[in-house]
Amino acid sequence: MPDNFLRAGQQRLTHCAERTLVDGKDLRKAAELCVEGNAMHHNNMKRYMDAVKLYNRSIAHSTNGSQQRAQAYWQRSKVCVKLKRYADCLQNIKLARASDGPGLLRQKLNLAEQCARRMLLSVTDDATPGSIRHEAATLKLSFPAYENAPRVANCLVMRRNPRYGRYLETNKALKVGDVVMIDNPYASVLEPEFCYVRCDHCQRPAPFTLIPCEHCTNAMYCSFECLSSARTQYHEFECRLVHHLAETTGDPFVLLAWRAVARTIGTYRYNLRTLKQRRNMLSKIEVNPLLLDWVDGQNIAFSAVHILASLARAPNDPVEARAAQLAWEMHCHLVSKTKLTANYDPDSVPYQWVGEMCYHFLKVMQCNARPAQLMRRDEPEGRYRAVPFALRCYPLISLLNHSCAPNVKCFDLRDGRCAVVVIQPIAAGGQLFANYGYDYLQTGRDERREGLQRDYGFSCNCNACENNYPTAEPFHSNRVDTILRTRDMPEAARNMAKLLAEVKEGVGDGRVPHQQLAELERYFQLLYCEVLN
Ligand SMILES: C[S@@+](CC[C@H](N)C(=O)[O-])C[C@H]1O[C@@H](n2cnc3c(N)ncnc32)[C@H](O)[C@@H]1O
Repeated sequence: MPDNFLRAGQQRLTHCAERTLVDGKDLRKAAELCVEGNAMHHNNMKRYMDAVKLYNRSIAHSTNGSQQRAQAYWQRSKVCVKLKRYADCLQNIKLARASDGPGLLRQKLNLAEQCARRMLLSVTDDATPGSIRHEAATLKLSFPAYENAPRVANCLVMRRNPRYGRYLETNKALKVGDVVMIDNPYASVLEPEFCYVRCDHCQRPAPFTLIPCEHCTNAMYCSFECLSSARTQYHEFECRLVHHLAETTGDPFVLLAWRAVARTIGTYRYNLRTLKQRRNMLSKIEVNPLLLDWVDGQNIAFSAVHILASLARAPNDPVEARAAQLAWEMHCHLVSKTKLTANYDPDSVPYQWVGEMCYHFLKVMQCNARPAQLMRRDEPEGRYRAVPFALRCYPLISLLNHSCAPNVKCFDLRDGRCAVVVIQPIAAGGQLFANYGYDYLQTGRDERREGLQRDYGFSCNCNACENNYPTAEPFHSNRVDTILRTRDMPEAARNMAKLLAEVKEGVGDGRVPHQQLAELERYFQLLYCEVLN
């Protein structure tokens, strides 16, 4: 951290803060986006999802109670009718009415409401899109959890050694399919492509019913409940700056770090003194996140995240310099444009420390962020591929080290949590290894090692690297496709159990090679993401 970081003058502070005021509602833009949406919606195009995204952007750019907003909701309700989403249509009509002060749309809305109500009564459950999809089975840990940490199976213990730093080990033999951890993210940001499709707080897909933050054009929510939780937990500290950072850096790590800082300040309700005291009590060496009181403890997630690993780089490294500059911008915004401003005192140590905290979180996120992925089916090949929709930082999952041939896999659940599932048997006393995006099946050893050194600062010596496992083509199985097509929970679970039994037998007698284990991994991913949750 440059020495002069906290000593910059008031002039620079003002300059920084002014530059951040670039996001705001814009009724002209809202109207333009709505017209673009209409073009997509038109019978010649029928690109309904593109139309909905444009209407959502129009809603986000409009002001509360404006005619532009009423129009965009009204248009979105029409797309819902085309897609036979009558309940969503009624929701949009209600929202449009609330914004249609002069009543310009009153008649149209009344008529549309009557129609949508009639259609809703006439359709059977199975004809409503989404209704045949079974609700998520509640995924459970395969072992009793720690009493103080219900997210973690009590067979996991944290250890530490010079090679790996902290790591997770099991004291019981684990079999393929065991669920050993289900963690909640500390911070999570959507990829730009998903901002107008998913809720910015719970991150579930809700393109037909999103409502906007009233102060910025970036955040939309699936409900007033999510909007208000996001606002109090972190959004009031990041609102508007998110847009600025997205525009100027385009770096999702920065947005994630910013959200982590915002959440931390939100958690401590602006009390920087208490926050700094808490931080001073934390020691990487002494704190074991598995032994913290996650049930009744106060602000435990902050304690666990604050002590996560970060990458040491040379002070003159460009990445380091950029982090310091960004941290400074964050600092300026926080102390001059948020609720912290009222008590701002440039000589107060806790206030000076805000920038240092921003810098620290930037570095932690570089080392611990992981993408949340969904499976998308590419037509016409009908192949599934993983698409990242968010970047997240988990307090406990971040304790997992990397292997290019991992034995656990992290599955993103629809409710925003992430489950750690065993994908290769692990003997008692064995370490759990996840994959940081450098898998031996897809990437050669030199490239993997170079990438891991650059991104995470270590040289990989996992089994796949030591023995130079060959890369391999993904193995395709019709059975995976069949299971996905059924979208039937009980049947999917039965088929999954059958397949697991076969693979286990094959691993036991040596018939199943690495490639098939990898296929099982993909199978799990598809099953959990697409069918079971
Ligand atoms: C997400 S953290 C994992 C937990 C970390 N060991 C800790 O003490 O907090 C990532 C960091 O762990 C270390 N690490 C992860 N996998 C490793 C491996 N296979 N070999 C050596 N170090 C590893 C690296 O320092 C890396 O930057």
